[in-house]
Amino acid sequence: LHWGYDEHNGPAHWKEVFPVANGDRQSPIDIKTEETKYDPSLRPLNPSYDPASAKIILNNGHSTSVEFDDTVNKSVLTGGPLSGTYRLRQIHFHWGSNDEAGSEHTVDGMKYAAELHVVHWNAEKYSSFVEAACQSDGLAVMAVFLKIGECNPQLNKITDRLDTIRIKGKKALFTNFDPSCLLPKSLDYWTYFGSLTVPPLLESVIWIVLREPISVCSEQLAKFRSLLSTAEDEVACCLLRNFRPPQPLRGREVRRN
Ligand SMILES: NS(=O)(=O)c1ccc(Cc2ccc([N+](=O)[O-])cc2)cc1
Ligand SMILES: [Zn+2]
Repeated sequence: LHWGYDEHNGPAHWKEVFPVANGDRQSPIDIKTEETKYDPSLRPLNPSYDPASAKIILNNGHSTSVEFDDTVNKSVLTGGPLSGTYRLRQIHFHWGSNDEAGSEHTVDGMKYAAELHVVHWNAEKYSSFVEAACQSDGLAVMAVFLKIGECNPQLNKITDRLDTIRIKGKKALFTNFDPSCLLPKSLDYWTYFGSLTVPPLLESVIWIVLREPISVCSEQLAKFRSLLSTAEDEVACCLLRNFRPPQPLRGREVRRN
């Protein structure tokens, strides 16, 4: 089975190859706002990114990502629920086949049109991203909801390049980009302990979900959907959707600042 988002290889099948799919700290989750708990010990988020860290934009067949130079502490996230410094690794998106669904996390059952993930790893404690991805405090992912509405000029920096990486495996130079331009005004957040939302679904992510969405318009989403999940030598298939539905909370607490 090569995992994907179709009927035959989608989220319902992932447990056949990755049994942790039924684990007790899986992501995403539905955030029931009334059940979140205010935690006065939570500090403000402090993203500090250097635009020179951006390197390439990539279509890996499951999403499109911008990859950053994470060999030094140039672009980092500190504060919030985090102890120590987490180094920026990549950003990527999740979307649906129509504007009514696409986010991975939901809020009181409400789905947004898409979701941005800003992925960081604990470079203070671990010596590589892959090592960190196997540790319970190894990764920190900041999630930003994309709400359907006005076109987002900052997002055009990414959507205008997607036609050059339509085929799975394609990459292109992409530098001088600070992902802070995709963050909302408020950095208020919910936080909980979870997992990668794609295989291998490792339970190593401290999730930081921003409460304020950014905007996206239908034309911009259509460009994400025109990416191919197939490589050059395969029958072309569009990556129409790539979100995992919410998973059981299993008694976890969701805190807010
Ligand atoms: N959607 S998400 O949970 O934010 C997410 C974050 C990072 C990644 C990339 C990735 C992270 C780790 C591994 N690994 O250890 O095998 C493979 C791929 C994949 C997915
Ligand atoms: Zn993701």
